[in-house]
Amino acid sequence: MARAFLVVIDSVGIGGAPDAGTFFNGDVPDTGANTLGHIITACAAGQAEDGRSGPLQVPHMMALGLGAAVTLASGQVVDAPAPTGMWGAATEISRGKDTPSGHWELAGLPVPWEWHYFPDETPTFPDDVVAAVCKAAGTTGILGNCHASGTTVIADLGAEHLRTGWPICYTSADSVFQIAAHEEHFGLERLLRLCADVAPLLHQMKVGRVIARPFTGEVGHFQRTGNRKDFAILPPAPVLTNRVQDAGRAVYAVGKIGDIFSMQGIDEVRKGDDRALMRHLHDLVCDAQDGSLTFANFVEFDSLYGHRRDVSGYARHLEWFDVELGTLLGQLRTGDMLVITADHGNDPTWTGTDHTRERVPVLVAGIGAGTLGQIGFTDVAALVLRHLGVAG
Ligand SMILES: O=P(O)(O)O[C@H]1O[C@H](CO)[C@@H](O)[C@H]1O
Ligand SMILES: [Mn+2]
Ligand SMILES: [Mn+2]
Repeated sequence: MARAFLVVIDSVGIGGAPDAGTFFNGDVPDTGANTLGHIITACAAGQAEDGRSGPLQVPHMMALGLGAAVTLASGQVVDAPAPTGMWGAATEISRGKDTPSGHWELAGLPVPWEWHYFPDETPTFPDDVVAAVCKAAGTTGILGNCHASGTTVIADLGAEHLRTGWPICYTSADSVFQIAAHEEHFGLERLLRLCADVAPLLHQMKVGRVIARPFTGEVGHFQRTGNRKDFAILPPAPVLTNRVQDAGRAVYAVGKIGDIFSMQGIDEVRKGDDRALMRHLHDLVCDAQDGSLTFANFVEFDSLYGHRRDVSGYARHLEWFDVELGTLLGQLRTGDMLVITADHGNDPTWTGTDHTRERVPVLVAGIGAGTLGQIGFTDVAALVLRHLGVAG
């Protein structure tokens, strides 16, 4: 029985989004941003030599049609062999260039609302949100109340947090409300309960996620722990995972897919860093049930290299992924389909530190060679459902 593996390489855009001019990094529109195209150019020019060298080597993705997809999406000519997979370039219609928007739309559900973003001013949160946090936390105030990087904000405010017991609340360019607190002094369970308590109010405002950001350690040496927990708004309609599960099939989530879909339609979650996730994916290619869907997200392209505008690091991660992909492709069974796609761009050569609005590649192994052409994100869900023989 057919199985499907849907793999999102987070932020690996290929340029050319028709509405890129309406998305910004600071004051600069995203017009012309091209995550993969610009990495290819930088590598060929010898400008991505940290821990790697020379032209970008991703032969397995190129064989599936990645070069052709870049050209189709953005016009950038890429030297690549004739594709042996199905390939295309997908355009997003949701009005956010964020992870939930991209994944929901890939799963068949364009986001039907505008997310709420907090203004980049201090204080950034409205009084009713602050009051709700204080009430739920049992404190007389909050710290932060600003846009911040999570590691910086705990270094700056962690000592005051220990002294006052007040939670540190901050946001970013994403539609998020994040609460950092010390695992021992404030209490991990208390932080998780606080996030769960205030999440309904934030979700009502169309803030996509409330995120618990626990940390530990002494003043000057604070460290975030692995106990981060996302309280995400529920998808407002059934998505790919629901449809597959409702058809009696197993649905495996690898990485942050469980958080992104608030566990809707998901049977089993496997987590870890990208290397651990790749081991999970290898295991699932070997063991996933007949008729199942495995939905994976590899986040480190985005979190470690895109936001940090680290071109060499991004290229290294692409090259690592491509080597692993070669092994995965060799392990696929007859009847398996493996799709590689992305959720938005995060061009490491671009200004700022935020995502970039781009088209994304859709590369498919296991169903022959040819072009899908210019498609929409929701066509990815349709492709998977069709392969599994599940009604959309
Ligand atoms: O700086 P930290 O806390 O890692 O926050 C990052 O993590 C958030 C959620 O992934 C993003 O919105 C970004 O702000
Ligand atoms: Mn993402
Ligand atoms: Mn990101």
